Amino acid sequence: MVKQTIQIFARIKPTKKNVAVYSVDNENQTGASLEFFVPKDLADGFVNNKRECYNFRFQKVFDRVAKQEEIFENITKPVADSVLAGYNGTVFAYGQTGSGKTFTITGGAERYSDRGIIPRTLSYLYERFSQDSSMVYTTHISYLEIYNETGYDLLDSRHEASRLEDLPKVMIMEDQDQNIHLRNLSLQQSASEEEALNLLFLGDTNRMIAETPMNQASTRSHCIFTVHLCRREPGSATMQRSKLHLVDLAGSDRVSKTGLNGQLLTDAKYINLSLHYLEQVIIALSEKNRSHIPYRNSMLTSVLRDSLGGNCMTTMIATMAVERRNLEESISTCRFAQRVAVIKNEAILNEELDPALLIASLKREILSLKEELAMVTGEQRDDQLTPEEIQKLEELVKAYLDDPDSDVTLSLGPDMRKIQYCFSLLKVIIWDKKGGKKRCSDDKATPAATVREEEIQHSHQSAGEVAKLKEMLGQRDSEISILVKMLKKEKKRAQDAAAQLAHITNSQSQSTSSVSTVELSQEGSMETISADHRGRAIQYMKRGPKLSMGKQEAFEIFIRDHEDHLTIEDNKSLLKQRSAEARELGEELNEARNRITELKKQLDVRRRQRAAYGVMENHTGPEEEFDPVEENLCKHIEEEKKGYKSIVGRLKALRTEIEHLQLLLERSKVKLQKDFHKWWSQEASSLQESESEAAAQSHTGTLNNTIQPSSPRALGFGAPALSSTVRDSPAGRHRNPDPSISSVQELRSFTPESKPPVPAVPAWQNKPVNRKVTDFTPSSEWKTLTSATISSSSIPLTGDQKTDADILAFIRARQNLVSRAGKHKQ
Ligand SMILES: Nc1ncnc2c1ncn2[C@@H]1O[C@H](COP(=O)(O)OP(=O)(O)OP(=O)(O)O)[C@@H](O)[C@H]1O
Repeated sequence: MVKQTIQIFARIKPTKKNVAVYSVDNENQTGASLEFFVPKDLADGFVNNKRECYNFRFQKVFDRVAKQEEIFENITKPVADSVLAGYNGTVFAYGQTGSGKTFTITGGAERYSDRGIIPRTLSYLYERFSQDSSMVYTTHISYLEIYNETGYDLLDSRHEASRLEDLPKVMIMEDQDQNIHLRNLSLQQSASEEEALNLLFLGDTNRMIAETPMNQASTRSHCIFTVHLCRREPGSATMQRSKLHLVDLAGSDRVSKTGLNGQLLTDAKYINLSLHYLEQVIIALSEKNRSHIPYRNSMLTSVLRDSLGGNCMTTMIATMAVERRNLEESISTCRFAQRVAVIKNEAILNEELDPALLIASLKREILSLKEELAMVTGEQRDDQLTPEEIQKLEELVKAYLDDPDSDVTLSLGPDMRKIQYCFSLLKVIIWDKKGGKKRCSDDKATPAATVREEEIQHSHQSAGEVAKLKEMLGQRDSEISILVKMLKKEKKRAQDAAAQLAHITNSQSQSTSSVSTVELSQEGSMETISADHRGRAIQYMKRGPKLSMGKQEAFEIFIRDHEDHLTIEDNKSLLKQRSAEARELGEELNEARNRITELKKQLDVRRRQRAAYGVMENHTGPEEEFDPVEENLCKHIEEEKKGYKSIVGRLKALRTEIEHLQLLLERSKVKLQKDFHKWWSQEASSLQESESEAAAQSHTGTLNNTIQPSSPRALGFGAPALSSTVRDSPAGRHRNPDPSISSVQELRSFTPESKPPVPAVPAWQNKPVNRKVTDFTPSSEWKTLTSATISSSSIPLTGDQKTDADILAFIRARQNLVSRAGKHKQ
């Protein structure tokens, strides 16, 4: 048993602006400290006691520059090691919304180096499995999401539902020993790192698909990714079972501060309620002599029961954003962490006996005891030997007779039936050797003799059957060759037809200049993604309605303007680059293999020559003499082998990176499609509104000059300059994680043709953006421009049902307008 308090670590999210005053000391022997300074004049309300300095102790504090690798090495690796040793482990991230919990646990969706704790842990675990051949490991994965006190299985194969609420609900069951069981939560076996990663991406994609603007579940739900590990020695009935929970909790922000209403408020209350119950459990655990711990109050605490004050090695990562406005929340996160640090867990080795193996070994023991008993009591067993047993006995007798060693024994165990059978078999063999006379005269044939006779008959029959089968085989061969020829012909016809079709499609797409998801999916190695689990994301892409011409063109505009566009392009080119590197390495590997084979051949020839020389010259032991050529060849082979191994290692790492990049691209595709549909419907409603306004203007004869620049960026689908603002909104969670990257992208994406930067409105507000022309300092030219563009845009101003072409024309007109407004402003 290992007694240990919950380990607490702090991680500070990179921030550039308005950083609060804080200091980190990791040099202290007894642990690290994090200190916040709150100047008195800034204490507007929450610092009533006028304290200026808040000091908190952690195992280690990871400041803004800390990399994902460092987090994994320091925090998760020790937990993963104890899970490998058979103990349960939990790593959970706690902190306010946007403080980097998901980034820490799952990782950034953009870059390979941003992989979070889950993918890195999976990599590590599977690497360790492959290094330890003395054990057999079996791994299962589950992925649970708790939203508004209800559990959902993110790996559920029926995950066709578009809303989280439509998914099957996970139920908590408790057995007599108060162990928690989760009904409806699937455990998916994963034999390799790749399979496990696919499950992670499947869960994340399902989570993303189930989100709606009103249901940004990712921010307001708790997610528990669990690796269930079983480890045993081959053949042993004892096995160790352990679990590793990797938990991304919902944002811990206070309701009063978030200023939410409606559904969001309900969600916030639930989150706060479950986090409140979590806190209650933690307080109860930290109090001595407290007999009742209120685990059952919420689903989260029920599921994490073992991790909190139970049989588990638990680690908490307190994530913080240190902008001045987040100071209060950061201090509250630290306070929570200090309470957690007091909790003691008692992790025990989870060893159990495999019932199936145990039953099998007990059965064997019973049989052997029965045989022993029969031997001792002289009782005859009345059951007959099975054909398998007879065959085995015959083999044993044959081996016994063939062995030239006179001391060899025939060990048959205490079974009298076997002993008798072997004696009769030996008798038959001796008679056979003597000429078989006696055997023929014997009426009562022994069991062995009967068997042999049957065998002879059987072999005659078999010869006939073999001849028949050979004949059939010949027939089938000729049938197969005819079918293969037909198949080749069909294949060729199909290829010709496909080529013709491609030709027609190409010429069509050139005339319409349509760019669609097809282009994305045709790109390079995107096609190579084949895993079943990713099928769902692909299904989602296909499920969407077929795009009309207008909509496809709009999609082109949308992709071009989307904030992820550059990242996707970067990842695509990186993928190409890595694939090319992998191909090169593959070639190098082949060359190295050929060189090794060649060297081995040379070595073989050399050894033969030396052996031959030894015989000719009558040398007694040529192999014992030192041969520099042979020595040199051996050295060479060793070097080549080393090189070969290192190429294999590099290839393996490249493969992981390539798979990760493919999954990132797959996810981006899903996100693009989803964002596009949202944007498109907002454009449609925008068009509706502007028509009503235009109608009103033409009625009153005035020009209001209202524009709605709801480009993808403006609607929160990509506003690089303002991504950090958007970040704080629930919809902002999938944006570019790094402010510095965002500004670089901004620079790159702003060409003279680009639209002027407009303030981003978070998509979750779900409203079109209304900006007056006055925001752009209007002039008479501007007014002419506006009216001209709108009137010349040939948008039908009546009718409720807008066609795709209408909406596209509207988008184009507005883009034109905004772009000219930008130039005018310059
Ligand atoms: N250490 C970091 N380095 C770079 N970017 C980060 C880091 N931490 C967080 N981010 C970025 O900050 C944004 C918010 O982070 P994240 O979504 O992980 O927050 P969260 O705490 O999980 O929020 P929520 O409570 O809404 O789930 C993301 O775009 C993420 O990429």
